Amino acid sequence: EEQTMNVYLRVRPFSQEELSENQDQDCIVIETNQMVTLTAPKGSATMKSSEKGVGTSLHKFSFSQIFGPETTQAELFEHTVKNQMNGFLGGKNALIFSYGVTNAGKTHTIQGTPKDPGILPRVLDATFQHIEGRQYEGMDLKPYLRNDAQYLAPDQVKQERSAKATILASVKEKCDLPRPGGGSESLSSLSSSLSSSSLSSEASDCGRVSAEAASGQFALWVAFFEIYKESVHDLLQPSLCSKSRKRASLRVCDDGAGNAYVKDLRWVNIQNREEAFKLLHCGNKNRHAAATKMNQSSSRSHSIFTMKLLKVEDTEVTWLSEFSLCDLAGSERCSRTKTFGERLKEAGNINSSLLILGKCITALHNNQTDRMKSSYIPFRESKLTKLFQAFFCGRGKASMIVNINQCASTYDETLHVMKFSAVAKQVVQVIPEKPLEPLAPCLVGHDGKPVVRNGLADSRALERYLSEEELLDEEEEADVSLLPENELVDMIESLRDQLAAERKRNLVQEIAIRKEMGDAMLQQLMEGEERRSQQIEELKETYQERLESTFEMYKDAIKEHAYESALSQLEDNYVPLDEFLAEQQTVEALKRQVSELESLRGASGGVRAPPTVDQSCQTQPSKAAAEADDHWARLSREKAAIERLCEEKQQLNVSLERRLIELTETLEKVRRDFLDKSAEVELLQKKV
Ligand SMILES: Nc1ncnc2c1ncn2[C@@H]1O[C@H](COP(=O)(O)OP(=O)(O)OP(=O)(O)O)[C@@H](O)[C@H]1O
Repeated sequence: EEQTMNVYLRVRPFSQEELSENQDQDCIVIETNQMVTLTAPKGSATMKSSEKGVGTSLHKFSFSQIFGPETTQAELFEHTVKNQMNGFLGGKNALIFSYGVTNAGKTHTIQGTPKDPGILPRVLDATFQHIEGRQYEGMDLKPYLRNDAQYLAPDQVKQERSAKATILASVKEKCDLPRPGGGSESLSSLSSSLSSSSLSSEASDCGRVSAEAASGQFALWVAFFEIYKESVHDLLQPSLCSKSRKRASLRVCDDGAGNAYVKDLRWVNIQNREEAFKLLHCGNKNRHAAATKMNQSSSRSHSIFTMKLLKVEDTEVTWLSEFSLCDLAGSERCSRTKTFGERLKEAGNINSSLLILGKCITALHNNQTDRMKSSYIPFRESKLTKLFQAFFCGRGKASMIVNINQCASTYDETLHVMKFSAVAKQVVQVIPEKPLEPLAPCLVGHDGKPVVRNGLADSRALERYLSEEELLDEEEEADVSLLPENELVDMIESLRDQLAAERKRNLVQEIAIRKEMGDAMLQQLMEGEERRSQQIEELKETYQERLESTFEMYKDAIKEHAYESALSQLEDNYVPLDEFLAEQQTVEALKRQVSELESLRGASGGVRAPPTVDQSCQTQPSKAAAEADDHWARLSREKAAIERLCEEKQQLNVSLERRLIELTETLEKVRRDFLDKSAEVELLQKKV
């Protein structure tokens, strides 16, 4: 079965408010049930661009089917989902996702209201209608990984029951079961017609399915989760409503066969409509509670409700089908939401996962139009596309419902949505006629070991597709707990060896690094030491110089002092030079006279006493002798005075010399003190 992806357009009616705001400007005109024309309103960016000659203000788009504002929920269900519903009840996988800007009617389409139920409650209702009376009541067969089923041990069943009871008990409000809306058709009558038509269509498609459908039992399990800022959160956790607890983020893992699944997601077995709607209500409540707690609108996350139907025959699961309904976040761009900070990040995340969805669809389309080309499809770049990948790769049928409003103010965004859907519409889906091997579930025991595949024990196949390499290939996303025990042991051993080798390598590296660091530190220390001793030397030199200059200063001061005191003493005893020379000549003359007289006395025999006054007055020669005696006496007096002067000078000299010695000693003492001090300084510097 090869066909393009079904892309439906639903145009929602104007609200009273929008009409009063003059939003109705005939922007969207439904030409036929497959063709729509968009005309850019005045003031829109598209119109401005077209006025500048860039692009056009008129766009035409075709869809698988277009549903106008008057379309009822029942009509939409009838013409969009019914086919896939048949497939789901017959063992095929199906995905329906709604796409559009905020306030375009996505949630209304998927969930609707209790009075006017959307696709999801209708699918649930139709499913129960179909399996009524054939429900497998034991809860011991549960979906496992993406496409497999698992036997549960009695204590595991007990846990499942109590978990379910807790969730259901958390929904205190009475849930209004969806009732038929404006259409004349009731949900029950619709689903009964659907199930009979599904059976008849299956019968016409494939007799085997019909025969299978008639016998056996069904177990229905559901999960409800959301993707917000690339984090997956379970919406069926009763604790979510409590304000204090932080929401756990779940991992999207690979089951080893290329199928992504949400690890640790809660799957709840439901037995009737009431339980189903209670779960839906609980999930919605959790979604709103989380959104309020984070101060954001729930339309900022992608919510996914998934049902898994297990066909049970003689306690064996013969097939398993999946039906996912995804209410995507609003596709508006940052420029429109004008968000900043956290909001900008949030908007970026929403847009990035939608952008990746767009890229995947474009790449798929490109690869299909040009078979020679094989461009990379970035399914694994976002959690949303990872989970959707299986549907685009032939493991189920995907349909998109594009929701738009007709408001002139959101025209540019609406045009963007339409362009995206135009590409999506061209994507060809190849659904193999026979279910692919992974669609036939592999039944594993509660210990995770495969028990039955297509009725045969097939442990090798499981081991093969869960091989270590494949799991490790998925980087951190692989779920190692899926490996068989012996492989786990081997893996642990090899990891242990790797760890030991790694540790060894790390140790060697650490030693090398430590050595390198030690050398560098030593080098630094040595350089520092060198710098310090250089500084000390310089300091020493400076002190030495200062000391010497102080010493010189003292010496000069002392010299000056000595000179000054000598000068003052000299001044005291100053005799002018002329006087001194005259005096000296006199002394010389007198000395000469003395020696003449002495020679005279020697000649007159013996030593004579100095002449008396009487004797001098006796004769002329004696008068001369008396004069000579006077002269002699005067000379002797002068001589004595000179000798005294000389003696005084001598004493002055001695005292000066003594003073000099004293000063020298003082200087020596000062020098010694200085040396002591500098030694102390040096010691202190060394200590420093
Ligand atoms: N087909 C419809 N008929 C009548 N009312 C509709 C229809 N579609 C949407 N509405 C109304 O329009 C409003 C916005 O719809 P809805 O909440 O479904 O938008 P949305 O695209 O899911 O927005 P968000 O992305 O914010 O969740 C709601 O009040 C809803 O009841």
